[in-house]
Amino acid sequence: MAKVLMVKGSNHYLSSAAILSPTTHFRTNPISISCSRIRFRPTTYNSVQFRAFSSQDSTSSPKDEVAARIGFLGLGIMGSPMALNLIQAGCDVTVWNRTKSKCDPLISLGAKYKSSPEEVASSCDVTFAMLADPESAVDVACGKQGAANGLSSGKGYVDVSTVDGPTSKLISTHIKSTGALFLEAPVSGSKKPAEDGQLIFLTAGDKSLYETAAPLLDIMGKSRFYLGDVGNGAAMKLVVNMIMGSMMASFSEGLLLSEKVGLDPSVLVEVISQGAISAPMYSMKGPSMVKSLYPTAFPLKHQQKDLRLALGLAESVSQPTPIAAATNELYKVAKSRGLSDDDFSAVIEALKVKLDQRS
Ligand SMILES: NC(=O)C1=CN([C@@H]2O[C@H](COP(=O)(O)OP(=O)(O)OC[C@H]3O[C@@H](n4cnc5c(N)ncnc54)[C@H](OP(=O)(O)O)[C@@H]3O)[C@@H](O)[C@H]2O)C=CC1
Ligand SMILES: O=CCCC(=O)O
Repeated sequence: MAKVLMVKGSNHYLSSAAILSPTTHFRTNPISISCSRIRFRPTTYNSVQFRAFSSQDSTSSPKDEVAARIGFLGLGIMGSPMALNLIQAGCDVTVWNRTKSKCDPLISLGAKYKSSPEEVASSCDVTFAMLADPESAVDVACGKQGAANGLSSGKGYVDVSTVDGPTSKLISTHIKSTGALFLEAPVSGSKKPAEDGQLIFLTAGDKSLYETAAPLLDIMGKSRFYLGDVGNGAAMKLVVNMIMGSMMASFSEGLLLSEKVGLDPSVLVEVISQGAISAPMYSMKGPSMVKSLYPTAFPLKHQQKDLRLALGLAESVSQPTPIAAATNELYKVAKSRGLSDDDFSAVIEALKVKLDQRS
């Protein structure tokens, strides 16, 4: 099944997105082009050994074309649907995951499999990584049998994990020492936007890789921002998630307070949805939170990781963030109560006074 790329009416992929600001690209004006038409071919300039172009591109020469080979490392809640969208768009995708069984559904849908990040990177033009945290992102990129061992000039590595700037810079330095290009591209949007190809990419790093990878980002996402130097994408992502974590904690307090004073928290959700503080997150998570249900879209342990990293970012520039600091403590309490793998909305449980704690 070919996935429709949403691009501005142009035959050339690299100029295909609507440029609404110098750095923001949205998908608009749908035209139907499948990923199987994306090809990479060697170019003559030094910094980029390949570029993406449409088979409708009049300058393309079929004899020079090589089908783009895309690697995907890390098939958790986010990585699996992102890789699936690439496969369903007709891309030639090779996958790896620490727990091999998570590769099997994608292999059955046509993905190739390699047994290490190094092998994936060495057999692909562009390799994406969607790992849990800074430690796993570094290990998969730079460790023994890490992707860097399989990279070389002419290849690209796109890290879409949520990590801090220093980690991203470390990975970038390691990747670029191989001659390959590096792009950090953390995403805003959760499990459902990942499934629907509606993610928002916050990218920074090698601009030429950003341009080359743009058709692939457009399969997985609805918009992309290019933010300049490595670290800026990570910082933007951490600021967004710092705000999100605090919003969820405040929402949780409101739900519990409303109930304690005899109001129906479901009505609070409805009232909020109609006013100035309405947010899709409240409407989506509120009804299940009222029922004490937390089906995991964004694991609570990752939200706490992002708060911790955001606090480090704030510390690095001496910016006071007292609300985020208090919020982080609340998520730590939730983790200590065994809620790490629940959705981050389970943070509300950390605010519930247990009977045996009442005086
Ligand atoms: N879920 C969400 O809504 C969103 C998450 N993010 C970010 O995306 C990233 C992935 O999130 P998500 O998919 O939800 O997380 P998951 O916990 O579902 O997946 C984590 C992935 O990292 C792998 N991994 C963990 N530790 C290691 C390690 N030491 N070595 C190799 N691989 C490892 C896991 O492998 P294995 O399967 O073997 O455990 C798995 O593939 C995180 O950085 C998160 O903050 C960003 C936006 C939204
Ligand atoms: O990092 C997770 C973000 C989740 C979201 O944007 O909904």
